[in-house]
Amino acid sequence: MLYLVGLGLGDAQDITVKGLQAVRRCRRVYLEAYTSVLTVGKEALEEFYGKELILADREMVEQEADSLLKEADVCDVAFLVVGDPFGATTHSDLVLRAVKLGIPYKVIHNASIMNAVGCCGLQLYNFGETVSIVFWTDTWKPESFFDKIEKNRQNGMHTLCLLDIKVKEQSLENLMKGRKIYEPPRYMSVNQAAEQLLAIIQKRRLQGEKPEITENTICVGLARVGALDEKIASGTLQQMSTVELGAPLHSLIVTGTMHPLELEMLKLFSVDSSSFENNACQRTT
Ligand SMILES: C[S@@+](CC[C@H](N)C(=O)[O-])C[C@H]1O[C@@H](n2cnc3c(N)ncnc32)[C@H](O)[C@@H]1O
Repeated sequence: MLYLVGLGLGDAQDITVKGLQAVRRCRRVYLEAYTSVLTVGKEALEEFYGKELILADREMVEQEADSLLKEADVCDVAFLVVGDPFGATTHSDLVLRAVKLGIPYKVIHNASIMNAVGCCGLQLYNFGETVSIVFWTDTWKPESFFDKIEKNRQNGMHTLCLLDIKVKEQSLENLMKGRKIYEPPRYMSVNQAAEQLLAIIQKRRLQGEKPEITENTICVGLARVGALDEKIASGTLQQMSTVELGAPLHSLIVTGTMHPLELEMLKLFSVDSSSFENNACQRTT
């Protein structure tokens, strides 16, 4: 049996009872280590689960899935995913491969950032398409996420922006020697995401456009949701570029049209209550 087990969002103790029971009876337990992280590392998980974990990087999951699934038809193998196994980045490929090999599978769900963002008071029903904001480089500055946020906002919908995690091979030499040594990952902060959005707004104005999203659009920055030191801050997009949210992981929400109750909730987390004064876009239902 292949078990896909969600680990939740905070620390080792967020695994479900069902998930923990499955992990403890598995012969091999893989920890998916590239789409998300908890506030604790592999060792803390191993100690709490009482089980050794094998780190699974993107290459292993995407190109060496057969070795991961080896003998899963005669013994139990677990694949652990931070959040929910089907939250944001899905692991359907692995499931399809298992099914093709005649391996039965079970999913043990957990909280995902996709639903936990409701903690800021915005209604999950009022969200449009989720976007991923990627790190820009000197030569690569995609803007497609901005167009999706604009579209959501035109439709009155909020946008959950998931922020890039960059895992980079350390050096070409290591690569050539077949060694995989990783630099510490880079996690995009709410400040960096807001700066990229502000840069796009400026650029579009120079091109004669009038973007729907402006420096004054109300946004929410969320850090370490589900952890003991979770932090939420609401304010304008401009304020998000300097707000202090601390360690990763971060997510950003660009609001659409708000119900008075949503607005009331957001004010609980405001960096400066005057940011909300000119926000008249309210829904009534
Ligand atoms: C590709 S998604 C993976 C989602 C995960 N499978 C889940 O179900 O929650 C990873 C991104 O979600 C956001 N994220 C995940 N966990 C978070 C948390 N606890 N607090 C804030 N943002 C989080 C970050 O932007 C992060 O880069």
